[in-house]
Amino acid sequence: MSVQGARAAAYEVLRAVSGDEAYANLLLPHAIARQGLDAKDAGLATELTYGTLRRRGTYDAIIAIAADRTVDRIDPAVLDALRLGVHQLLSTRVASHAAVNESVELARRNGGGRGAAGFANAVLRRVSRDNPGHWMERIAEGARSDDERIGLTTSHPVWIVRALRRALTAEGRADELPGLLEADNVAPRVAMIALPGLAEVPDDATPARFAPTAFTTRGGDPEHLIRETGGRVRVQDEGSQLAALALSRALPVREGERWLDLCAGPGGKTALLAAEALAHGARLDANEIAPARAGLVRQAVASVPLEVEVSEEDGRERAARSAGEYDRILVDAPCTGIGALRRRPEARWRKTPADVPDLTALQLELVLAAFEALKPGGVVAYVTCSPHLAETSGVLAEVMRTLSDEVEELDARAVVREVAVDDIDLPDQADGSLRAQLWPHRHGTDAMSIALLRKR
Ligand SMILES: C[S@@+](CC[C@H](N)C(=O)[O-])C[C@H]1O[C@@H](n2cnc3c(N)ncnc32)[C@H](O)[C@@H]1O
Repeated sequence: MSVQGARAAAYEVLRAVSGDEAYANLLLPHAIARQGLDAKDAGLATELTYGTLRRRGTYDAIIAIAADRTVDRIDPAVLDALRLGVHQLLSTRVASHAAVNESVELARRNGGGRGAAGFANAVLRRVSRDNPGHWMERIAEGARSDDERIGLTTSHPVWIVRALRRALTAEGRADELPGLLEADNVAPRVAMIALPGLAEVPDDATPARFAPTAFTTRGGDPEHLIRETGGRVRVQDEGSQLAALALSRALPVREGERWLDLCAGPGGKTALLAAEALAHGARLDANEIAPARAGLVRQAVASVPLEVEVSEEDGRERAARSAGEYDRILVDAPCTGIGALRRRPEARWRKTPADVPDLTALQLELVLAAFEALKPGGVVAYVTCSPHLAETSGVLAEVMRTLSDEVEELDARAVVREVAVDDIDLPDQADGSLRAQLWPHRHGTDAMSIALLRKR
């Protein structure tokens, strides 16, 4: 076992994430390959990387106390070495001396020689003197408000704590906030999909709780299963599966229906919609503004024997040139992504509240454009992997106001209950909307919001 190799891979990814805005999930496999890690060490490298990124807010507060300075006054390369060290000291069973020595070495090599090494050594030794519970008390004591305390101890930016609380409160479930914040910090089990009509849930798999297409494997290598089935078995969050099925199963499908996936990249939901379209004699088009992601959509649908044309346009323009043509359109809109923090470890540090107005403006325009592309009686599914009320109920309220009596909101909660194989707890929304809101802590899915809008 090469703990050193795993640490080196994790450190490389941490540096790229904080220095170059890289995505950990895209970079980590390359870092693991470069270090030549076996499966066990690759698992350790993943835990070190994801764990450090998720808990970064908490670790930074601890480092600031131990270093007696704010983290923005620490060299970024040294800071990443410290974060990795603190993660090992407080959240893993790695021996303290090894965690300290290795991180000191990383700081020395990458952050400016002996001075950096001495500093890192002093900070990590201070951290190692206290246990995790005590450190939590110390950072909690330093918080200036209740929300800051919650944010620091659960490693969430305060604006996300507040947005999540508001979204839970809208369902009368504010008391679930601690469970949600905890669930955000736990690596989810890898959820898989067997594309309906094209693949079966393997006999030795554990069926998921709600989506009839979803399952988890009992260990083993999902890549092997994906390859063996030619991509008809894929990795996909169960909430995403429910969102796509809510559209394809909202109403009975008539032969020859035309469907469009307007913001399709990387194509997980497109593949499921393609399988559903194939099974019911519908046709499917897809669109994705980013060419590289459009390429991923083409790969995703390659396993489904259905011709899917993938365009690379701004969704607003793509929809505008197809007025009145489609029966069902998925608008899985770009969003803050604060409902998928379990799976995207760096996401919580990337977006800020300042991003919300631009996103909601784009979401509204995409939904309205999609609505124009519907035939009368057609349905738009407006989906976000964010429960932020501005992105969910706020956009919906604006859509309903703008479209007025042209639009009817279908009961998305009833549709999801119908699709689900087991009882699913979907409380009413305070604003009276019929959207379904999924949650990591309650459903084991990303926090997807699903609304269904029908053109009268
Ligand atoms: C939430 S993701 C979609 C995920 C996808 N449905 C899936 O299940 O794999 C949103 C996508 O919208 C794309 N996007 C952003 N702005 C867009 C626009 N103006 N028109 C179309 N697509 C856009 C992004 O590049 C991103 O791939």
